[in-house]
Amino acid sequence: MEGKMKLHYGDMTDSSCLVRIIGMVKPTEVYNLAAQSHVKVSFELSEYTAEVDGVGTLRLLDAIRACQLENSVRFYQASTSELYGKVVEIPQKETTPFYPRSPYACAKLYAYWIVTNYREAYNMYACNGILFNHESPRRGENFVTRKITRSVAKIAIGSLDCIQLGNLDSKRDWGHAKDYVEAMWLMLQQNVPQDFVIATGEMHSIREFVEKSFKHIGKTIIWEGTGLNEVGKEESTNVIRVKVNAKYFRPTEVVSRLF
Ligand SMILES: C[C@H]1O[C@H](OP(=O)(O)OP(=O)(O)OC[C@H]2O[C@@H](n3cnc4c(=O)[nH]c(N)nc43)[C@H](O)[C@@H]2O)[C@@H](O)[C@@H](O)C1=O
Repeated sequence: MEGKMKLHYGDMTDSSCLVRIIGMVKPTEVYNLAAQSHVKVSFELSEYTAEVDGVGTLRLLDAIRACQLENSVRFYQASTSELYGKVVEIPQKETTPFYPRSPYACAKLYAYWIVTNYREAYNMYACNGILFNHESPRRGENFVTRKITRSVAKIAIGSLDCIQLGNLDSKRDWGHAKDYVEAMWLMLQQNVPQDFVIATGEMHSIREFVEKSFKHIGKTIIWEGTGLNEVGKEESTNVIRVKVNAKYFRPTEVVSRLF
């Protein structure tokens, strides 16, 4: 890909630049992965998240229409398992009703429906991929998987003593981003546009993720205490390696995400 890729400056809050880029590139496939995608941050930047993740999706769809490409472009929308939030049905499927639990999920709910509406109103080939968590070494450092793995690596080389985390009992269905990107592409290669849920079907807690990561550097973690006073100690030395910090709790958390 290197050398064949052309990058353009763009911003989901700037309609005119979206129209200009779409008009210039004349794409055949558009993948809308643009977002303020951090759930906890969305409680602090709620209006910005709505602008970028919600109305930004509308701007991009309208840019395609403004360039009269709505009958040729195939459009992928990065919808999310966060839409299920406080789940109303187990397992969740394409027909499960949504119950968003954060400004991020509310913005994504608008995006989900505007994509569905443009598909029905203008006969666009537009799909929602409802993806559960997908991780890789490229994951941002303030998401829990990278935060834990980076911190454990630092502990292994002696440049950090202890990790501070939020809700240890929260569970997630983590898949690999590479597989999920292939699924995104496949969604745009079908005969008719459809929405799909993508997940591994397996959930694990943050606590398990911590234990496994420490095992990787040859350390066993033993849990002591409860709530904000809970700590994870290194079994062989009794050194505290994990602390709970309320700063990382969310005002509302998804309740369960059993798939
Ligand atoms: C599908 C969905 O996937 C992602 O959203 P997320 O699941 O919120 O991802 P995360 O890695 O920030 O949190 C996972 C869990 O881990 C808990 N947790 C504990 N302690 C810390 C902690 O210290 N930091 C963080 N970030 N989380 C923590 C936290 O409370 C939560 O229960 C985004 O891609 C999003 O865009 C998306 O659509």
